[in-house]
Amino acid sequence: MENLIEIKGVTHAYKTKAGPLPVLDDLNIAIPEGKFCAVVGPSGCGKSTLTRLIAGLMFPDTGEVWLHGQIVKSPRKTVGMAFQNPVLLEWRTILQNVVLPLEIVAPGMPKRQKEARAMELLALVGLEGFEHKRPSELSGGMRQRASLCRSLVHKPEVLILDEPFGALDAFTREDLWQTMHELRAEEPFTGLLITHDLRESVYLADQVVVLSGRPATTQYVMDIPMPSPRPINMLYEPDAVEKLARLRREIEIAQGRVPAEGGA
Ligand SMILES: Nc1ncnc2c1ncn2[C@@H]1O[C@H](COP(=O)(O)OP(=O)(O)OP(=O)(O)O)[C@@H](O)[C@H]1O
Repeated sequence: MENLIEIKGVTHAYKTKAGPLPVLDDLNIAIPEGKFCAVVGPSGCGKSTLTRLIAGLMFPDTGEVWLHGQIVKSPRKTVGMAFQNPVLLEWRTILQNVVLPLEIVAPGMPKRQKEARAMELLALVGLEGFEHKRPSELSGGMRQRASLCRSLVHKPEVLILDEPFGALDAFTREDLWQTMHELRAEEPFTGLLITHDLRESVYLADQVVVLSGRPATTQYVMDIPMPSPRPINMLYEPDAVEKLARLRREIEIAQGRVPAEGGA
């Protein structure tokens, strides 16, 4: 299977007044087309930096980011992004918020067609009937659903999710996890999810990458060979529990709390 995203030997440092701050160090990640990769790692290790490099908002000092067989050299319109804070525009209705990327990527598309596409997604995530509401009239979970629709409306090659479910309560979060699988089943896309929640990573991803502490390097890669959609109960099966325990240990190693296997 062709890799849609390839991070090859990426090293990056921020220039700060106190001198260079190394953030990524010889990072390597490969995500096949149609697969979902979760990236976990200690706080501040460089996860959001990685998303900016994939979206072409920044460029690595050394190494390369490849998207669909091309090195990323400029901002990519074909990348959809969603964040912890949905940042919906209050002066626009939910429908007008969701069509926004189409106004940028496909300005010539007739308005009716843009809205039909947005409505298709809103219906999929259970927001039909709320399209004319303002963002403040919706709950946090509903706003995040609308934000997911906005990030997918222009059929991006890649969906980047930077802790999109972090601010939601546990039940709403699990509902949205299932919605993610439903969206993938309807319109397969390649995804990169940044999360601090190991259960979320195991439930949603085909591959979990654990980053080391800053400067982040690829510490551990775990495949989750389960079909999508998945029943939420899979998280309570012995295989998933074992995987979660292993990931937990890798995070502790990344945090420097326990030595790596074979270490002192
Ligand atoms: N524009 C910038 N200039 C200088 N330093 C930065 C900049 N952006 C981020 N940093 C620093 O780089 C490091 C990595 O930041 P980044 O946001 O990528 O980490 P993260 O893993 O996403 O963090 P968290 O898990 O807390 O969300 C942090 O120490 C941060 O303070």
